[in-house]
Amino acid sequence: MSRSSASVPSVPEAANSAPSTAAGLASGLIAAEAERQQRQADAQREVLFADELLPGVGDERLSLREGLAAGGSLTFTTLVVLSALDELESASVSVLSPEIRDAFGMSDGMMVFVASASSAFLVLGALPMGWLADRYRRSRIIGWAGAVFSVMVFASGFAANALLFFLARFGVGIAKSSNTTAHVSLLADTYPIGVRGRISAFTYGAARIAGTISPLVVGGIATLAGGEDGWRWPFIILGLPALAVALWAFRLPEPPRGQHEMKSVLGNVIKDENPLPISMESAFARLMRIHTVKSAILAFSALGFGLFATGILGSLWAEDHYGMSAFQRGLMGTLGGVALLFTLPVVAPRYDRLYHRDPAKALRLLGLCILPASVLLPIQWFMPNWIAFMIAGVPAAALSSVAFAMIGPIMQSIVPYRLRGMGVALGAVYVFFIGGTGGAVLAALLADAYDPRVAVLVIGIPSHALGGYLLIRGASFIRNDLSLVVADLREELAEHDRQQADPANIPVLQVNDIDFSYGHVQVLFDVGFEVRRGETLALLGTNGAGKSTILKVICGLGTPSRGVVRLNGRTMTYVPPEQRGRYGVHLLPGGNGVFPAMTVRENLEMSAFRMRRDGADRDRRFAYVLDLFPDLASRLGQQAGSLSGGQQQMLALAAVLLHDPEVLLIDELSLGLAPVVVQDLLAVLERLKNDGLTIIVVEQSLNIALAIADRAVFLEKGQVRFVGPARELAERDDLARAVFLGREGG
Ligand SMILES: Nc1ncnc2c1ncn2[C@@H]1O[C@H](COP(=O)(O)OP(=O)(O)OP(=O)(O)O)[C@@H](O)[C@H]1O
Repeated sequence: MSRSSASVPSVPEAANSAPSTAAGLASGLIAAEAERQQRQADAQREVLFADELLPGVGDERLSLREGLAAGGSLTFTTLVVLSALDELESASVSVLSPEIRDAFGMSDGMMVFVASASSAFLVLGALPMGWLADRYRRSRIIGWAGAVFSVMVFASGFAANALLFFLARFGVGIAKSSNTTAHVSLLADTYPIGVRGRISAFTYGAARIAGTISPLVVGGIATLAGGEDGWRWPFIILGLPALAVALWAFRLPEPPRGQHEMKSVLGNVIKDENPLPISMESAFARLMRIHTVKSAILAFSALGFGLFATGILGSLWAEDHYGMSAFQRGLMGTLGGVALLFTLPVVAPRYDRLYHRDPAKALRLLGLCILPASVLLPIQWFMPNWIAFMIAGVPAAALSSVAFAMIGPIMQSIVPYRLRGMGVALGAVYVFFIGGTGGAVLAALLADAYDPRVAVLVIGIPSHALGGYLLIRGASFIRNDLSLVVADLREELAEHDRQQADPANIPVLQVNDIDFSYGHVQVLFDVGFEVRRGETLALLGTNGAGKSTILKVICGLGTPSRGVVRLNGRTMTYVPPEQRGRYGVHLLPGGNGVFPAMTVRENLEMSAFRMRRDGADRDRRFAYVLDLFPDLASRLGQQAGSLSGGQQQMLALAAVLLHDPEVLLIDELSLGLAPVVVQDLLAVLERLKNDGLTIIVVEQSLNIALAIADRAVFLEKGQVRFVGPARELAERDDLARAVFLGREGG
């Protein structure tokens, strides 16, 4: 008697049992999801290492002098001077905005937009600049960016109309993005973690000294030059020193990436001499999965809303409402800078001390610096006269600037060292683009519809309150995130040692400690296995265990939130999928692997598009796959959609094999195919195996897996339950029976 006929219930029975079966199924699903959520929560709470093992925590305390000596003062000095010139340039626009507005006949709103937009243009440069900084010598990037900056500053001074001025601002913004990306990355790798807070504060502070004097200098030069074109001279004078320092920057030394994290955690430095390229998308996906990074980025995006427009609006309000002169407005900026210079030397050493003991407290300190502004802003903007207005603005401005100065060191410690530049770029995207541009547009609208005060209060109060809250909340994740940094570094060292000890025996593919989530739902937990050259590995498991997902992670279609993927011993976790294809990793996706409206030949030609320049190689590959699948050779003119399921699967496989893969990933080889077709496919795989191809195949059938695989990995609920010889899996009744026998028997 067949199983189906035995199990068909009578109609009344079915009517009674259906609800209970459905209820049982539903409660089973709910229980399984609750269990998954519990595992996800455990994984997120997990603090793997004691505080003193976290990077920079509990290390030997260093004075700033010792820290600077460790990295050499050349880098510090050069970057400080470049940042100072940047400040001077910013002050020129901010202080002289009324004159520039009048020279080009712009409205207040338009002036705010043009001036703030140059900050938003940072975002355009930050992405490629961050990408470059993670890949190439940072000194060269800084040198070239400095040269472009100087040219664009000249251009701002010579702008004949508002459009040309706007375009020059565009260039300045893009060039300045090297400050936020390459500078930060270079500083983090040059100076030890224990002084990062103070280095950052001093870089920021020294630049702000220039910024503090800048409004006076700029206002002074413009007043001295006099006339309608007086505002142009600060720009023209600034261009030359900027060019000189940019040329000097080309000579800065390039430290090994991540060296201080490695020294702190591992005690020595491992150099990745020839790193593989990083995909921006993967980098961003990974970074946004780091809870502390995400909280900090959102916090500073909120702050960005109020930040950029506030300076300009303050200047416009000061002139229109209080009748302040250019000099008095310059003095206002100068006072804020002076206050910051008194605040930074207090907060920065405290930050370093706190980080040294407890990084969560260091981050909380920054949140507490931001919150007071939400109360202080309304007090300042309702002051009765310009002196009170000027003085009341000082504390909030100084404290918020402190938070901006000190967030870099925290981020640099949490972000994977290969992604430092991208980490800052991501921050820049959110802060300047979402916060800055959004804030600028909103401020322009509010300022034109009401007045600058309404604009500042409506935007500034919530943005500071939210920013402070998010940072304080983010502090609860930092231990876990730093633990993950340690785990990654240790894994890297273990792998490095293993490769050194046995260089001839490096696996073709390695998947280590992989966590992966779709949105907020984590589906892979700590997955790891290896595949040796020429080996066939079967990936088996229950439905929804994550087999297809791990293939996606291997070929780059999904970015893990933790863990590493290596090809021939080289890290390729963040390499773009198309690049992985070039390195030899190819995926045959499950089902629908062909273009049904095209002929067999067109399908193959589509797949071989990349080989179009080398006709001989293409012909050789075509001959190879047609020899493997003679059935296809006789159907080259037939529409792929009219082929049988098995033939379509062969065509899809042929299309992948055209690329001469080094590692072939097959998702669902036999699904829905007749046994005789499966036999043919297995024969092809056997031949590919004999030709030395490395294969990972996701397979539902244990028998098929046993027929082709040397080893097997068994996944259940996103976790590896078994890795070993395939025949041993067949002997594991607990795994094999439950999943496969029932299915195959049916
Ligand atoms: N694009 C997606 N968005 C959200 N969740 C997804 C997505 N793809 C898969 N999942 C979920 O991720 C989990 C793992 O899915 P995956 O397809 O990797 O499992 P599998 O082992 O290949 O399953 P099967 O054998 O049934 O194909 C499942 O719970 C699935 O519902």
